[in-house]
Amino acid sequence: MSSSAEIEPLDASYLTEPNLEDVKRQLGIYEGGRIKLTKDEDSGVAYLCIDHAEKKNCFSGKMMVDFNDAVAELEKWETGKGLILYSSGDLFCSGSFLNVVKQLTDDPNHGYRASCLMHDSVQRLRNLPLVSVAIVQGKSIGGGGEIMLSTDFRLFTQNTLVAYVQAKMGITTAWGAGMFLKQKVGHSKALDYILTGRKILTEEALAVGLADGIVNHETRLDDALTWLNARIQHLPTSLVRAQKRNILATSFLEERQVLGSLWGRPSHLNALNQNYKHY
Ligand SMILES: CC[C@@H](C(=O)O)C(=O)SCCNC(=O)CCNC(=O)[C@H](O)C(C)(C)COP(=O)(O)OP(=O)(O)OC[C@H]1O[C@@H](n2cnc3c(N)ncnc32)[C@H](O)[C@@H]1OP(=O)(O)O
Repeated sequence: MSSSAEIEPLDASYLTEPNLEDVKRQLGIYEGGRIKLTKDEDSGVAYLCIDHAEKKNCFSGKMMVDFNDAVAELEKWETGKGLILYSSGDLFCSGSFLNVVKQLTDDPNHGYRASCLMHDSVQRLRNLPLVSVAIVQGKSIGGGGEIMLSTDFRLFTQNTLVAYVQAKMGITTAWGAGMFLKQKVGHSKALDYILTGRKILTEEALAVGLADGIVNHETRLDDALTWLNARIQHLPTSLVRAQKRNILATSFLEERQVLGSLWGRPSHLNALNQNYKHY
């Protein structure tokens, strides 16, 4: 029996940690929609598009696989400094493709395996040495509200509505919001959002830090690029990537290792020679 201070461990013995390549083979057969990745070498900004507008950008199994592959490709992109995650149509993402979910309810391991793959994707996206921003237009429902938390920043349109409906669906979050939402808005507000599934509109999202800015729906990609470039365009790629690595650091050791990678390098020496009077 655990002490009262510890959380009672869940009996999850029937759930087994899968091989992700096996999961990809299993989920890849469930077609529908597309994940599109383009990388602009001139600007150093990549564009990752959730494209299943006809079904409100819900994630089919194949899209989960392609999303993971796109993140893996971005991990290898050594000349990149920014990432814009966006979606086609009038709505960001409506979570899982329920037509697929309904085919996978006979074994809890199916949900567990899909969650393993999406956890791998959102954690690795968060850890990319790129400054990432999600454009959240229209509605972001269930898993959509989770994917948008994997980027560093979020830009909403005026009419954005986020709702964590997982509890209403008889489950919990499964694509990272249990941790990411708590980190973003705090324990109490995250629990309130998840228990109630209530609408979070743009004004509230800005107030609680779930949104970092506003874009116009029609010009959302240009607006997002302008917003992102205001933060990365003035710095060399190596310095942008170092700042992201540093903010991800979980120890002072990591911070001084990143510092050491820049100390005495051209950007450092050039700045010292400017004898700046900053403000
Ligand atoms: C991480 C947990 C994860 C899980 O594992 O399940 C979850 O995401 S839980 C949440 C799952 N998602 C939902 O429950 C969303 C259900 N859909 C809606 O609430 C609404 O469709 C909407 C997203 C609010 C949009 O409403 P609206 O703009 O009115 O569009 P329609 O309802 O007419 O939808 C158009 C079209 O798209 C289909 N659709 C929408 N979402 C999904 C989805 N998640 N899965 C499958 N299909 C979806 C909808 O059925 C319509 O199809 P047609 O009737 O064939 O045109």
